[in-house]
Amino acid sequence: MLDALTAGALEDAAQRRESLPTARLESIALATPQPRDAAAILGTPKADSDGPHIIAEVKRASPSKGPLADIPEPAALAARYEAGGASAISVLTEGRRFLGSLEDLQAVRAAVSLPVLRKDFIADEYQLLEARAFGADLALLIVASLEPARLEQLHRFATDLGLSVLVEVHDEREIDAALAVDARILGVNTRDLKTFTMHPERFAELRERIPAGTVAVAESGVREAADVARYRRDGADAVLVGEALVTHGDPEARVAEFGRAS
Ligand SMILES: O=C(O)c1ccccc1NCC(=O)[C@H](O)[C@H](O)COP(=O)(O)O
Repeated sequence: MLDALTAGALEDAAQRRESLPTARLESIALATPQPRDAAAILGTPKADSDGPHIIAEVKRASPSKGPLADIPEPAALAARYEAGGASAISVLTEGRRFLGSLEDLQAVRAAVSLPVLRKDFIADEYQLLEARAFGADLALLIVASLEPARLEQLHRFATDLGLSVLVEVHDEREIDAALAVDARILGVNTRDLKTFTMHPERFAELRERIPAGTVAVAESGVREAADVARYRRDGADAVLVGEALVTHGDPEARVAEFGRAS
């Protein structure tokens, strides 16, 4: 699944490159305002509660669940997340299975003052330039989809562009790979990408391997505030939530509730 998603994302990026060549994209990227320091924001405890930072996701559909929510105006949803106290917004820009786009990212960027994550299957410098050009502060790199040398190159390229990087892992070996590139933000995705089953206990099992000073993010599988509280007690600095927010009638209140869970 991960290989197919990454191959599709690379094909789509290659197609976009035909109308927007790398040199032109690079000049747009470098003319974009300096990204926010997401690691500093997510690594600082919240002043108003003991709950974790919430990274609230704009997610229309997924391979595991199919369609989730229409979201005709991602900017309006992101603004409601911000009003509810989210600390960052994640925008799924993959088009084939998640029905997202770079236009969603751009619209969200214009609507909120929070750090914005480009969540996609990134395996190429061009996609990182796109992230910067369309207003992301933060980009996702998934260790399972990248050889160690490639992870290192892309992590450095992103950092040199001024982007923060959420380095996503699933197991001990991938944590070692993430630490080898000096990841400042490390996300444990508790969704098994082969079977789509959830393993929330994986966060606690892996948390002790994440050093102090590195932001620990628990990703996926939140349904209720109790799930957020569990990740928080297990040591999450931030929790990334998609489905439970986009399928809720009042995403603002839901973010506020999750942000207090401890
Ligand atoms: O969500 C999926 O089905 C999925 C399948 C394959 C690769 C990635 C996938 N999701 C991306 C994510 O990491 C989640 O959108 C994110 O962690 C939020 O998860 P959730 O709160 O469970 O919607």
